[in-house]
Order: sequence, then C-alpha cells, then structure tokens
Amino acid sequence: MNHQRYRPYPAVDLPDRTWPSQRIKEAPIWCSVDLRDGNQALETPMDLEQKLDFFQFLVSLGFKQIEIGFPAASETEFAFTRALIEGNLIPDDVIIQVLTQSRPHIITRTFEALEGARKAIVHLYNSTSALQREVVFGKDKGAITALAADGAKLVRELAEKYGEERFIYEYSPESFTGTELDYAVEICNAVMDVYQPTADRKAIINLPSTVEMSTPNIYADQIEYMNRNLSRRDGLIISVHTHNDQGTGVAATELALLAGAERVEGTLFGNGERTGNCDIMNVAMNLFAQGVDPKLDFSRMPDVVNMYERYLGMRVPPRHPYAGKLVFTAFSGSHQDAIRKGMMKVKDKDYWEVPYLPIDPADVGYGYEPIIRINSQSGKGGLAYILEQQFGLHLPKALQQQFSEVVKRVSDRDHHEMQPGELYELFEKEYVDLHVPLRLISYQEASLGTDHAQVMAKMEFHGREVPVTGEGNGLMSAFCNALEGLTGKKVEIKDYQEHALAQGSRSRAITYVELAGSQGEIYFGAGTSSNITKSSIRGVVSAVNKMLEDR
Ligand SMILES: CC(=O)SCCNC(=O)CCNC(=O)[C@H](O)C(C)(C)COP(=O)(O)OP(=O)(O)OC[C@H]1O[C@@H](n2cnc3c(N)ncnc32)[C@H](O)[C@@H]1OP(=O)(O)O
Ligand SMILES: CC(C)C(=O)C(=O)O
Repeated sequence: MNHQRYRPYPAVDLPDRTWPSQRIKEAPIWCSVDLRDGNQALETPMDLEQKLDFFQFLVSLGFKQIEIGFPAASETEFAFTRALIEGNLIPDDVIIQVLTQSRPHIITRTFEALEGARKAIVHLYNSTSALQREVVFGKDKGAITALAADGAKLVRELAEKYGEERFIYEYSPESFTGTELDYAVEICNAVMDVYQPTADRKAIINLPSTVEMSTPNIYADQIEYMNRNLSRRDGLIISVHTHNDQGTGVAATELALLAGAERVEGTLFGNGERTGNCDIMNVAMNLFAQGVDPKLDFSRMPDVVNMYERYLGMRVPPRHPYAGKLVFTAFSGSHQDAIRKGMMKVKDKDYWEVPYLPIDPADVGYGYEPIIRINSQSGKGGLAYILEQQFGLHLPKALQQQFSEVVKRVSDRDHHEMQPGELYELFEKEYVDLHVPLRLISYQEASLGTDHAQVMAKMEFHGREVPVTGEGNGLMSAFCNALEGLTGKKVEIKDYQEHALAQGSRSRAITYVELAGSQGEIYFGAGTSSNITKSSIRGVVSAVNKMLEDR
C-alpha cells in the first residue's frame, strides 16, 4: 500500500469558527433522496409500481420534501413523475423535487414531466470541482459558471412559462467538497443572480460532499464558510447532502447542521452511490435520542427495514444504528447485568436512562425479548433477566451464580446461543423436582407441640421403597433429619425462598432450597407444587439429589 500516492485534504482557514459550540435544537428540513440518489445506485432501479409504493411509504414516515427522481433519465422516471401528478398522489403538505443537469434538452424534458404539478423543487446541478472541471468538462471556472448560469436562466424561463409560484429553485455545485471555497461562493452567487431569491421566496443552495474526502470537522468549516460568505443569505436555505466514503456521512451532516445548514438530503439506511448517502434515519434518531422532536416517524422500524429490504433488495446490517436486529441485544455478562438493573430502575424515572440502551427499543417498535441473549459470554444477570421476564422465575442470587456456570459450560461446549426455552429446560433439568435416586412418595406431618414436629414419609431410594421418620422444630427440619438417617448425609438448610409462579392455569409455587454441604459446598434444588409445603419438601428432595449426585 503506497500511501504516498494520496494527498492530504487541505484544512479550511477559519480560526474564528463557531460551529463547535453550537447545539442542534430542532429538526432540519428533511428531504428524502431515496427515489433519486438511492435509486440510481441500485443494481436494478425500482420500477414504476415500486416507486409509487415507496413514495407513499416515505410520506407515511413524515417526509415533506421528496426527490422523486431524474425525469429526463428514463421513461420510468418520467412516467413516475406524471403518475404522481396526474394521479393526484402528492399530499398537499408534500413537495416533490426533481433533478436535472444543466443541459437545455434535459431541463426542458424535466419541465414537461412537471406539467400540472402544484409545487415542485427543481434541482439543477453541475460539477464544480477542480478535478471535474479538468477531467469531465475540460472547461475553466468562467465556462463552468456560464454553464450553471445558463442552465438557471432556462430553468427560470420555463418556470415562468409554467407559473413561477409553483417552483422552488435548488442549485447544487456538485462535487462541492472538491471545489475551492471562493469559487463555490462565486458560482452559487452567479446562479442566485439568475434566480433572485428573497426572504419571502427562498431558494435552496445544496452543498454536497459528493465524495467524502475529509474529516467531518472540515466539512463543517466549509459549510460555515459558505454560510458567512454567500450573497442574499436571507433568501437562501442552506442544504447539505453528504456521502459516506470515509464512513462519516452522518457525522458530517450533524456538524454541518451546527455550522448553519438548515436542510438535510439523505436516504433511509444511507443507501446510495458507493458507500452510500447520509443515513437520514440515523440523523433523525440521533436527534430523538437527545430529546429533540425529529419530525419523522420511525416508531415502526421493523416495517421500515422490511420495506427497504423488499423494495431495494438491500440488507440492513444487524449492527446498523437503531434498526439492526442486534442493536438492542447484549450477549455479554456485564452489559446484561447493567441492563437488567437499569430496566428495573427506569420504571421509577420520568426519562429514559438504561446502561447500554441509549433509547427504549419500544420507541422504534422493537420488543424487549431480544435485549438479552445467552451464550458463553453471558453472566448471571442475563439469565436471571430471561428467567424473570419470560418465565416468572426469581432465582436467589447464589443460585443465579451457580446456574450461570452450568449455562456457560453448556453454551461453550456446544458453541451456540441458548434460546430462552432451552435455558428454562436446562434450569428444570438441573434443579426442579429432581427424583433420582431419591423420590418422595408421600408424607404425613404430626405436630408434637408448638415448636416440635414429626414427619413420616414414604421415600424411594435407589429404586427401593423405604419408610422414614424424623423430628425437628418444624416440618422442614423434621424432614431433613429423616433424610439424614436415610442417606447418611448431613442435610442442613442454609436458605430457602419461595414465590408463586405466574404461569399456568392453576396457581403454583416454587421453592428454592439451598443446602450446606459438610465441606462448605452448596447444593441447590427447587420444588414446585400447588401446595406451598409440598413445594418446599420437593425442593429439599431436589437439593439432596444434587448432593448425592456430587459424589
Ligand atoms: C452526483 C450525482 O449523483 S449527479 C446525478 C447523477 N445521476 C444520473 O446520472 C442518473 C441519470 N442520468 C442519466 O440517465 C443520463 O446520464 C442522462 C440522461 C442524464 C444523460 O445522458 P447522456 O447525455 O447520454 O450522457 P452522459 O450522462 O454520459 O453525459 C455526459 C455529458 O454530460 C455532461 N454533464 C454531466 N453532468 C452535467 C451537468 N450536471 N450539467 C451539464 N452537463 C453535464 C458531461 O460533461 C458530458 O458532456 P460531453 O458529452 O460533452 O462530454
Ligand atoms: C446532485 C448532487 C446533489 C448529488 O447527488 C451529489 O453531489 O451527491
């Protein structure tokens, strides 16, 4: 890799820049360019029907400005524009936008496509960078300015013919980020000399990073420079249109907003040429996550993903911000523990604040089930969360710890993620109502006074039926004493906890029993029954079986 073939991008001389201390306090004007810049980058551009459906979908998300295509590019593009206009399919509060090169026959065809439109943005562009002036056009700055101004003149002439009040003018010095800033100002001013925008009748200056070539701070400097130096500033809306060649299309847009941009062009999930456009959903959701109304509705993100994947044939990667299927999921133990604790606490707060979950998944239409998923990187907090949330089991902390080691072993050995159902089955298999080699057949309790009990039980031990008797200061201790006699093991209850099980038609209880082994080991077992005493007795039997198994 010979890096010396490449040159560093020049910095902008703007020592008194102000954008770093600004905040984005409100949503910009959004313009979706999915149907134009996104569409032109697809292996197979959308057909008419697809474009119609996608347009309506963009409207449903709240876009008020939508670049619907490049009408002079193809019959489909032209017919789509006509279908929207003739079919009266454009809501009153939505403005369509169309793109045209600065070439007479293309501009003329564009206006033909727009005939009858209630309102439309006519977006004129030509490339202005030093490289494109040299390589593509073979023209100097003066000739390129004339190309732009001539195009603008024809646009204005045709607009006047069709009714100027119906049109909003937009101009893009395409490849702006490769253009000398003073020249960018010059050419934009020349185009605006033609359009003569005013505060009452604004025009749009769109400053694209057609190819992203610098860090986003430099783009922000460029936008601030333009913001300060363009003539007729009151009559302009400064718009940005970033691409993602260096992976910072979203950041560049955000810093540009700090630097004075008022309008953002972008696409859903950043589909677009090469590495894509600015992901408009990402910028909007970043605002949302800062408490700013994004004025776009992504509350049904799974539908947005589905629409995008079906119509564009593209995939939303699982780690895509706000939308990927893994972005609200933690596999790792410490994240899971913090999320579980945060989810318990957030109920008492009037704002969202959960570690590792910058937004509430429910706000974008995702459920809570996949927040925590279990594999060999997971810890006790995660499995406790799943057993609590999905199965109503509230394991004592020490049992969580012990079960987590079991889960880790199984998941590491099988090298796979454990589904909630598998986790529950493993828990049942390991701890609940264990009856081998020791099984409770029946028991009877006799009270020998206020703090003295006797229990007589029929047990099966290694396949043989055996009657046992024990006494103690309560039923449980009497039963433990009876089992000590039978098994020859010390059966000492260290802790037990019980709770009702929400699941199932009949109300049942579960009891978790912790036995202390003679060498400091601990053995857990759990018993379930509709009778709370029985569930405790079964819990003891399960724990003794664990102790016997430990041999
Ligand atoms: C950064 C962007 O995304 S810009 C938008 C790009 N999108 C598209 O190009 C999609 C739609 N485009 C098309 O269908 C076709 O390119 C058309 C119909 C617009 C034009 O097609 P064609 O005339 O066959 O040729 P082509 O696109 O190759 O045009 C290149 C010519 O246009 C000139 N040109 C390119 N862009 C512009 C412009 N914005 N304004 C004026 N002239 C331009 C070139 O200098 C070149 O001129 P030359 O023939 O004298 O060398
Ligand atoms: C036409 C312009 C705005 C464009 O698509 C780009 O520069 O990327």
